[in-house]
Amino acid sequence: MESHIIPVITIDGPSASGKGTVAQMVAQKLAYHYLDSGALYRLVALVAIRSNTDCANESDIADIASHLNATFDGSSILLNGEDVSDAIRSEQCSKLASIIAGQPAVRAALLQRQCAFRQSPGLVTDGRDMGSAVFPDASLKIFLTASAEERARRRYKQLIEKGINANMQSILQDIYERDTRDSNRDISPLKQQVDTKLLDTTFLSIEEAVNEVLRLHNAACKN
Ligand SMILES: Nc1ncnc2c1ncn2[C@@H]1O[C@H](COP(=O)(O)OP(=O)(O)O)[C@@H](O)[C@H]1O
Ligand SMILES: Nc1ccn([C@H]2C[C@H](O)[C@@H](COP(=O)(O)OP(=O)(O)O)O2)c(=O)n1
Repeated sequence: MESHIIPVITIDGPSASGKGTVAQMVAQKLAYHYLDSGALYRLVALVAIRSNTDCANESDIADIASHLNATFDGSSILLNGEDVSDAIRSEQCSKLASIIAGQPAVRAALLQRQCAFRQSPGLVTDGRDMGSAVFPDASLKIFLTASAEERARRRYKQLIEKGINANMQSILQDIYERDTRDSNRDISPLKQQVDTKLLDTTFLSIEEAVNEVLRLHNAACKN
């Protein structure tokens, strides 16, 4: 199948809105591939931290992005063969990922890698600019959100369940800071586009959110 006719469902939105959870479940239901684009920015951040690279040096960070040796293996994310699925979720990585994501050379270096996930029979992807920049011809574009307080509660519960120490106040602070940084940068800011359907999950269960995406997908397929 030619790449541009392979269906893509994009799920963009702010931190801890449930993008990854919903996108993975929708992908599973449809037997589509899944791309966690945020993980790529997090991997670049992790390599920068480990190699003591100055995050203000855009060309060095872009170089890391171009040479990432990353593999997505089910729910595990491998960097040079090492499972870094939890390491990339640290507060330090989250913050740095959001900072380096504002660098145009870094976004350019990750673009082709993301496009390559568009494989038959289809792709579900989540991030900030999936519908606006990476897959502008997607068959369905969703803007998934929830109130900042609900997102902080979800992130807190998620971290505690993983046995990671967490503080509600600092999570809420991080969410406000990243929302502001991700939405106000010059390149590919997080923003609901006119061709995107808003899905506010503040009062929805995961199952209800997944079913709504599937309903919208079925409706889009009929058009
Ligand atoms: N609609 C929902 N209701 C309750 N919890 C949710 C909902 N959607 C996601 N979650 C939970 O919130 C946490 C953050 O979700 P995640 O998918 O990691 O968000 P994101 O990818 O947007 O950062 C997860 O523990 C997930 O199970
Ligand atoms: N398509 C994307 C995905 C993530 N980013 C940046 C902005 C985010 O703050 C970081 C981390 O993204 P990620 O989706 O993993 O973060 P959350 O799970 O939503 O907390 O990367 C981006 O700029 N563009």
